[in-house]
Amino acid sequence: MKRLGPGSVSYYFYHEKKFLLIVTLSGILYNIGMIAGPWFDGQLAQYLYDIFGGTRTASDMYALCLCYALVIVGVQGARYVKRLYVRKFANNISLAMKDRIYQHLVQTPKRDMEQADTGALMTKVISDIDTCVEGMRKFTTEIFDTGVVMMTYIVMLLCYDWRLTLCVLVFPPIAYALANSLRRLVATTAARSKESSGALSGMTLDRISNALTYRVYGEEAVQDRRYETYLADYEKKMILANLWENTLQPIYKVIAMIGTVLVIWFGGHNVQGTGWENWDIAAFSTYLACFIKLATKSSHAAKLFNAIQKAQVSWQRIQPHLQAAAELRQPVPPAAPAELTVRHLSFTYPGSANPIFRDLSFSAKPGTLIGVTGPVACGKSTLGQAFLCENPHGGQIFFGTKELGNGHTAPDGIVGYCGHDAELFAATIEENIRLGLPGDIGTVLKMVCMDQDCATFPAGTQTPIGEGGQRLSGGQQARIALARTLFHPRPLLILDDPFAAVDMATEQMIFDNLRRLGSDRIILLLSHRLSLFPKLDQVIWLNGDGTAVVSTHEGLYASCPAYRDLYDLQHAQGGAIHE
Ligand SMILES: Nc1ncnc2c1ncn2[C@@H]1O[C@H](COP(=O)(O)OP(=O)(O)OP(=O)(O)O)[C@@H](O)[C@H]1O
Repeated sequence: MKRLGPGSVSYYFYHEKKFLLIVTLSGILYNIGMIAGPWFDGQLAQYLYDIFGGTRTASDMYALCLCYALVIVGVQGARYVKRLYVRKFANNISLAMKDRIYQHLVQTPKRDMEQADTGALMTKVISDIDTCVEGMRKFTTEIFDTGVVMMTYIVMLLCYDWRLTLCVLVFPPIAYALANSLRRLVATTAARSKESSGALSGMTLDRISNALTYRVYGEEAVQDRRYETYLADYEKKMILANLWENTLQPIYKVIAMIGTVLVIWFGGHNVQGTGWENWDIAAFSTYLACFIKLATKSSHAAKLFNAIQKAQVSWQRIQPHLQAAAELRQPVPPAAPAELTVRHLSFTYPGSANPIFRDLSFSAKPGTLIGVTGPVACGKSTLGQAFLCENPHGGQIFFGTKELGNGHTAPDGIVGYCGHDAELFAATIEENIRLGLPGDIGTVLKMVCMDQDCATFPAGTQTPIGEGGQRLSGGQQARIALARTLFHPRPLLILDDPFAAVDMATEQMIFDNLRRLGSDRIILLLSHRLSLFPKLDQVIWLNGDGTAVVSTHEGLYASCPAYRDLYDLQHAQGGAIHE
C-alpha cells in the first residue's frame, strides 16, 4: 500500500485522527439533537393551544420547558466540543504545513530564493496554507453541520408529509447548482487577489529595504507612485473577490426558501384536514421550523463549495513545497579527512548557454590549501558553491570514496562554507558562532583575530549583534562568519573571499592560523586578492570563458600572462608579496 506523505491531503487528516474522532462523535450528537429544536417548538405551540382549550395545565408546560432546556444544554455542549476540536484539528494542520513549508524554503538554494520574489512567495504560501486549512476545516465541519443535519431534517420532513417534502425539496438543489456553477469564478477572483497581495508584500519589502538608496537618489516619489499602483490593484482585486464570495449568499437563501410558500399553503390544508396528511398545530410548526432550518443550511452549502474550490487551488500551489520538504536532511557528525578528487566538473546556470566552467579536474590531499582566482565575475563563487551541491553540476566530486552528489548533500559532515554574505542573525556573537554546537569558542575567535575586538564589547561574546550583524563593522562580520566556519569541524572548507574586509596585517595573521588549523583539512580559498597565493599549494585560474588552468603560483606566474599581469599589478600597488 502506498504510504501517505505530507504531499497528500489525507496525510493531515490521518495525523489528526484522534481529534477527528471526537469531532465525529460530538458532531453526530449535536446534529441529531438539532431536530429536537423544531420538535419542541411544535410541542410548545400545541401545549399553548391545549392550555387555552383546557386540556392541559401550566405545570405540563413547565415540565416541557425544563426538558427543552436540558436538551438545549446537551446539544450545545456537544456543539462546543465539536467546534473546539475542529479548531484544534485545523490549528494542528496549519502548524504542520507551515513547519514543512518553512523546512522547504530554508532548504531552497539561496540563489533561487534571491531570484524568487521572497516577499510575494512568503505571502502567497502562508495565505495558501490558511485557505487550504480553512477549506479542510469547513469540509470537516459541514459534513456534520450540513450533511448529517440535512439528512436528519429530510427524514423528519418525509415522515410528516412525504408528498409535500418532495415538492419543497426541489428548491435547495437549485441554490446548490447556482453556487456550484459560480465556484470557479469565486476561486479565480480569490487567486488573483492573492497574487496581488503577494506582489504588494514584495513591493513593500523592496521599498523598506532599499529606502535609503531611493532617498539618496531622489527616487522616493517615483517609488511611491509605483507603490500606489500596486495598492490600487490590490484594492480592486480584493473588492472583486469579496463581492463574488459574499454578496451571492442572500440569493442562494431566497431560492432555497421558496419552498416556505408551499409549506404554508399545503401545510395549512393538512391542519384543516383537506391536504395529503392530517396535521395538528404541533406538526405544522415542527415542519415549518424544520424546513426553514434546512433551507438556511442549504444556502450555507455555497460557502462550502467556495471554500473547497479555493482550498483545492491553494493546495495545488503549496503541494510541491510540502512534497519537496518530505525528505528532511539530518545533520551528521564531521567526516574524517580524505583526498579530494574533482573530475571533469562543469556548471552552467539554468537558461544560460555558456558554462561558467567546464571539464575542470584537480585533486588534493588533506592539508592542501588551494587558491581559486581569475578576472572579475569569472565564477569563483559558483565553483565554491558547486561543493555545496545546491545546483546540479556535470562531472564528479569525490571526497575519499564518497561522491558529493547533485542535490542537497551539504550537511554530510564534509563541507564547511563561508560565503560572501556573512549570514549573521540577531543573536549574540557566541550564538552566531556556535549554532548549537557545544565547546569553547575562544580558540576560533583568536584564530580570526576577533578576540581583542570582543574584549572591547560591553558584554564580550554575549553581545547581541542585531539583524545581519548590523552592529558590527564589515570586517568584524566577516571574521565572525569565518570563526563560525572554523568552529564547526569539517575536513573540506570553502572560504569565499574571507579577507575582503580585513587589512593586510590581519589577513596574514589569520592565514597563518588557517595554515596551522588546516594541517589535516583541504581549504579552497576563493579570492581576487593574490597576496597570499605564493603561500598556497595549488592555484586554479578561471579564465572566465569556461576554461581553467590548474597549477601552482609559480607555474601560473610563468605560464599564464593574465595571472602574471594581475599579480604584478597588485604587487606594484603593495597588495601582493612575491616570494
Ligand atoms: N544565479 C545565477 N544565474 C545566472 N547567472 C549567474 C547567477 N549567479 C551568478 N551568475 C553569473 O555567473 C558568473 C560568475 O558569477 P560568480 O559570482 O560565480 O563570479 P565571481 O568570480 O565569484 O565574481 P566576483 O569577481 O564578483 O567575486 C557571472 O557572470 C554572474 O553574472
